[in-house]
Amino acid sequence: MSAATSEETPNPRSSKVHILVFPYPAQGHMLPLLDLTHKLSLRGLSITILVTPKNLPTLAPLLSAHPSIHTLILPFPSHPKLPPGVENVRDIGNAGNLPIISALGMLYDPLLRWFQSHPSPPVAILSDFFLGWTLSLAQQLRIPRIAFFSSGSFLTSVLDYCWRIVRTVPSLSIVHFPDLPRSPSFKQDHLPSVFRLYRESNPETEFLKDGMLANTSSWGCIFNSFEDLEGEYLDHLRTVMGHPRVFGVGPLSLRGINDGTDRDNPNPDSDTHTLTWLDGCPDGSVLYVCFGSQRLLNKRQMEALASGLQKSGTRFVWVVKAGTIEQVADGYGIVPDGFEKGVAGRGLIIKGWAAQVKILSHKAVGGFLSHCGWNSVLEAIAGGAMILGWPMEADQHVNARLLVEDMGVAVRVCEGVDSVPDPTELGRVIAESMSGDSTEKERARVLRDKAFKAVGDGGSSSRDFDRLVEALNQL
Ligand SMILES: O=c1ccn([C@@H]2O[C@H](COP(=O)(O)OP(=O)(O)O[C@H]3O[C@H](CO)[C@@H](O)[C@H](O)[C@H]3O)[C@@H](O)[C@H]2O)c(=O)[nH]1
Repeated sequence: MSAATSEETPNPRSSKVHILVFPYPAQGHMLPLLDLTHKLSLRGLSITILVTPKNLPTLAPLLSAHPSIHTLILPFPSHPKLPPGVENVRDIGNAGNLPIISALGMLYDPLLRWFQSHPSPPVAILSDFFLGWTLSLAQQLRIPRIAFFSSGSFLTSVLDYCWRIVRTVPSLSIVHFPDLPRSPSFKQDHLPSVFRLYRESNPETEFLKDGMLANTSSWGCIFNSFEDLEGEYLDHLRTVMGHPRVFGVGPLSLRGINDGTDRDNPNPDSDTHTLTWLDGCPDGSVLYVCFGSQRLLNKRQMEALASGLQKSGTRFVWVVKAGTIEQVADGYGIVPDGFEKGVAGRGLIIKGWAAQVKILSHKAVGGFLSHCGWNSVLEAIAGGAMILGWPMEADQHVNARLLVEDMGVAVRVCEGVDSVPDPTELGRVIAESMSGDSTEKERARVLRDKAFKAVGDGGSSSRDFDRLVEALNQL
């Protein structure tokens, strides 16, 4: 396996601290880490970023803004469960996570050799929390490893506890977390999907478990989160880890490199059209509907959602992901016939990729029907949009609990990956949530102000980011 580097090396005589950034290849994981990399580069760190060849285009905005960032391109290791050419979860769906995690683990030796032959190698590894094995590599190299979490610190607290009692959890229908702030409990099937993959003695899930446990044993943890949203869980993790190197630096989309239009979007004209359409809508009147970068709704869900939107009488922008030929043949992601015509002028359908960050920060958008993926949550908060939650899988049930029960900034409209909402009830809740004022809407506005304060001068995220940069500069 041979490596390609963009330039041979950062100047060995340079006094800048050199770090390796290693993102996990899924849009929801990569985009916030690229935003963080942008911010670290602005603070003068020397950065090498590791990707496999097919993920290189996602780096385009970052590399054009920071020509000094180096790339390390390693071939994607083959895996029997991954079709050739698959290098990103986007290409295969969530079922691809486990084999992709395992396959990337095979980069241990090539990466070790790269470090050993580098004249001025990185002094730390900053890697996604799905790449926990990089802690062992960092230990072998005697350098710190920092875990980057594209999910929240509440999720991490839940997940860390689950992994520690991994043998007990599967037998419980309700799992209690007595040591966590607010002592939450979750139904077994609402636990994070990555944990529910675990099967004792299966080498791939044992590898996953070890990697996950390695996260909180790492030198530090960075969260796309902020004190006013998750302060108690950030503190909890500081206690679990036994040191203060837990940094809440979000929302990273605020002043991030990926402002929505630059994100690897094959269809920028559709962004312009959407934003112009929004310009003509009254403030707070539009519901934005999108279920992240991967999730496709099945035929019955598409019909129920279309009918709910129709009945709600509300203005909306609905992003529908493109499916594979097989998925489309099964009715996944198909907008019912005649729907677009029936809602012309009131509703817009975007097929493929939308400028989500820009849309959510547009003043016409007042609500967001979302699966509660963590990036969507943070982007909605930054836009001051109230969330109508439909958590499905992964960390989304945990996130929904934080938003609905703890923070009171969202309502739940449906739950479950295969659930089909009742269209009449959905239409009613959308209409009710989008018209007039509600406590949730008011709280969402207050939380947006707190998010801006967090990343502003002297705010909690700025302070944590300064602490992080200072600590890195001392390595
Ligand atoms: O048309 C689109 C669709 C998505 N996005 C962006 O893509 C990201 C999507 O991330 P997220 O909302 O977190 O959803 P997923 O893509 O589903 O992310 C996965 O990864 C997240 C981070 O770990 C988890 O929180 C989710 O549950 C998991 O499904 C966000 O930044 C969006 O702004 C766009 O810009 N345009």
